[in-house]
Amino acid sequence: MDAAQLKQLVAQAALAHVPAGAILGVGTGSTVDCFIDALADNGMALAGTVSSSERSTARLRARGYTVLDASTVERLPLYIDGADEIDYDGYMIKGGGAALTREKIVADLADEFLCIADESKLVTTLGRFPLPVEIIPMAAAQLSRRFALLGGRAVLRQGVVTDNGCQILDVHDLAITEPLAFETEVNQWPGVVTVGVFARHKAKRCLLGGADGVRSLNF
Ligand SMILES: O=C[C@H](O)[C@H](O)[C@H](O)COP(=O)(O)O
Repeated sequence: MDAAQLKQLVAQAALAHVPAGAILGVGTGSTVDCFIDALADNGMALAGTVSSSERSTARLRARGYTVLDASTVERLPLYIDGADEIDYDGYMIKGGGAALTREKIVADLADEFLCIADESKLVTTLGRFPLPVEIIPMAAAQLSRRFALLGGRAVLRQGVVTDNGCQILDVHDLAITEPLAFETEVNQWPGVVTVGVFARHKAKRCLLGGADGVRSLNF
């Protein structure tokens, strides 16, 4: 099975976890695109959705789903999203699609985070995937120096402006052995909007697609 087929597989498996008639938190990315299509193709009715990006909003609306403003919703039973990496504790790196800030905001509204991914995303230690950090542009050089002190090599993602009008630094060569402490520390650096480590908003469960089908990891 190739990567596209694995995405279809986990997207399909996620349907069984969607509470009937709920307002659902919806993430961003190619796996979530498959999930949105699977929802619609299977005629799944929702009271509404809260979306984590302009990209997902457009796709949800095109498939007939109502997208609510996050500020009008107090809680969501479930948030479904992909990841760039996930470890055996449910901690993740996210933001490969530059949507990390809104993803963390919507995840924060939700009782549970369900991660959908293919098994290549499962890692022992976070950091092989360059860590996305959404930043205020004037802090780019300053923050790059801070990451260098941690052994990281920060590269400004060229030609990308986030949905929030900010920029992304991709930080290479990190080994994030303590995701909670790392997230807390980097979040405090002036100029950081959001760090792409999801430790405080980790997954409760992950549906992982592989050659043998979908396995469910609970954290
Ligand atoms: O900003 C993008 C998100 O964090 C995505 O959820 C992540 O990059 C995974 O995307 P994909 O499903 O395309 O691998």
